[in-house]
Amino acid sequence: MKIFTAEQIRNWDWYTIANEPIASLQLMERVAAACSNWLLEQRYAQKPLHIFCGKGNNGGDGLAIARQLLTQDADVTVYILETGKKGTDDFQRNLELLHKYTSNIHFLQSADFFPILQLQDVVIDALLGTGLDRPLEGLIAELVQHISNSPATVISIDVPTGMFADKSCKDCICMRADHTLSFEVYKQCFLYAENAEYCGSIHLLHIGLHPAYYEATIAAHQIIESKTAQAICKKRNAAAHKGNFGHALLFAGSYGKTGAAVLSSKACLRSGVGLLTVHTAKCGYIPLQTAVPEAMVETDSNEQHLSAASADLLRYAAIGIGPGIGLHEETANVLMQLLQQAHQPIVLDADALNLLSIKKDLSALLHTDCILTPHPKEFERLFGKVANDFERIERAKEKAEELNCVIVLKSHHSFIACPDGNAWFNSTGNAGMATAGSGDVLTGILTGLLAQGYNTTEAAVLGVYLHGLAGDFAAAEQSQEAMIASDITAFLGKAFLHVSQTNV
Ligand SMILES: NC(=O)C1=CN([C@@H]2O[C@H](COP(=O)(O)OP(=O)(O)OC[C@H]3O[C@@H](n4cnc5c(N)ncnc54)[C@H](O)[C@@H]3O)[C@@H](O)[C@H]2O)[C@@H](O)CC1
Ligand SMILES: Nc1ncnc2c1ncn2[C@@H]1O[C@H](COP(=O)(O)OP(=O)(O)O)[C@@H](O)[C@H]1O
Ligand SMILES: [K+]
Repeated sequence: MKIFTAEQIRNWDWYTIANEPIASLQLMERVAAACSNWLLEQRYAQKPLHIFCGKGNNGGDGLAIARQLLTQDADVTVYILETGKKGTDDFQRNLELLHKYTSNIHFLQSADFFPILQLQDVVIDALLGTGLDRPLEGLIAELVQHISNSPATVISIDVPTGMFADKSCKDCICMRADHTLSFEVYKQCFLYAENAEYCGSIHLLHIGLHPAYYEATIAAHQIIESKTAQAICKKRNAAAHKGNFGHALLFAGSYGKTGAAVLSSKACLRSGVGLLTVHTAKCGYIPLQTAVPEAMVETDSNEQHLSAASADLLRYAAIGIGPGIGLHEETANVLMQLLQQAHQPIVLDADALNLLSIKKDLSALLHTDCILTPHPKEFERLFGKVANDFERIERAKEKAEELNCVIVLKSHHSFIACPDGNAWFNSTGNAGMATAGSGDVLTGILTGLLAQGYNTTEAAVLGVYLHGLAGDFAAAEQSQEAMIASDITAFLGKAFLHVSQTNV
């Protein structure tokens, strides 16, 4: 699914108004109906509703919702933040209409008139939407804080008031919503970890915007959905043999971190690879052979860390390096040799990325078939500090282009930046995956997919989606608290079944 900017969404409204055609007021009525239906279905309309409106079209939505729910006998109180200015045409028209249904409309001119909100109350936040053009201050900022600090359930219309659709609102005042009802497509602001506590659960409601605009409009970012992954996932030939699914090589583990090698190896095997060889420190031989009998193990000459690259790299279809390898100088040489000699796709994770950030000149050896999978801290070590999540995404896109490789920025909604400018946010995954070793599992999956012939973009998009989906299945079974990284691998099978359903 495409992610649109606030400007693109505005243009989509206008395109629909001109080409459906439909009057702007009628489109607002449709928006309000989608929200009212959701509130009725979720039984929020049975509770005392406090609808806070600004004087723009977001406020117009709020007024129309108020009127529609009054016809359903809801208990509705409307508050309009008085700015002294006239509202938009659609706001004014909806206010005239609302006066025919209720007199329970209050104009807020100072904080003295803010209502006391209780636990059972439901607030509809229709103060400001995508028209936000500056950070909140003054009375509106006070009102947003008053509502956010109350025990009431807060449901924001389109965006939580104070949140910019396309830029950071870090350190600004913003409504803390329990739910955000938005329309048709995700806005970029919903996908950043720094905004997650303000958005609550996001619900995309269908309001019948014109499909031709969606088709014709180029979006800078997309969201990976089930059908995106389904389109990539290849069906297995019934007569296939293991030679068809590639031979992967993982450089993983060192003394005290053989577990990372075990986690990435198991995930690599569960991703469908034909053969797997793990190159690890000598001390890892017995634990690996015992824990992962399906893998072949090639031991390094050093007891505790990696000191030499594999003798014959040509045998392998794809290589993964990083989980638990440590930062020894000799291990840095292994990474250098590998980048110099290997022409097959390579996944670089964890300490391979940390070594890359220590020895910056190694970056010149990266090539189009490399995938880098930093978490935000590794990203900062590699590419420097950023002020907020929006800046990090922009830096990731710049670096993917500059280094000519795929960057998977791991986070709440992991972000994939490709050298050709394509970029995706992931839609799967949960906070239960914030547990040691989850990243090692992803390295194994990506290496396994590359070995099977998926290109770097396909492997990143499919692998990140499957990893998150397996994490979601694991959390459903085990709880977010109790799940551990190996549970993600255990549920990879269920994730594959889900993704390949339409391919069978
Ligand atoms: N026909 C349409 O145009 C539709 C509009 N829709 C709704 O309209 C919204 C956008 O409406 P608008 O463009 O009128 O924008 P808003 O309703 O977000 O309000 C914009 C107004 O707020 C002022 N403002 C901006 N930042 C402020 C701040 N920090 N403090 C105080 N005032 C501030 C602006 O100067 C402007 O007057 C969407 O979010 C959506 O909810 C939907 O109903 C879909 C259809
Ligand atoms: N809150 C979250 N929501 C979704 N995914 C998450 C969340 N926290 C972590 N993850 C995922 O879990 C993985 C963690 O990777 P990483 O930080 O490298 O872990 P480790 O170093 O322990 O292996 C990433 O793929 C990340 O996207
Ligand atoms: K709002």
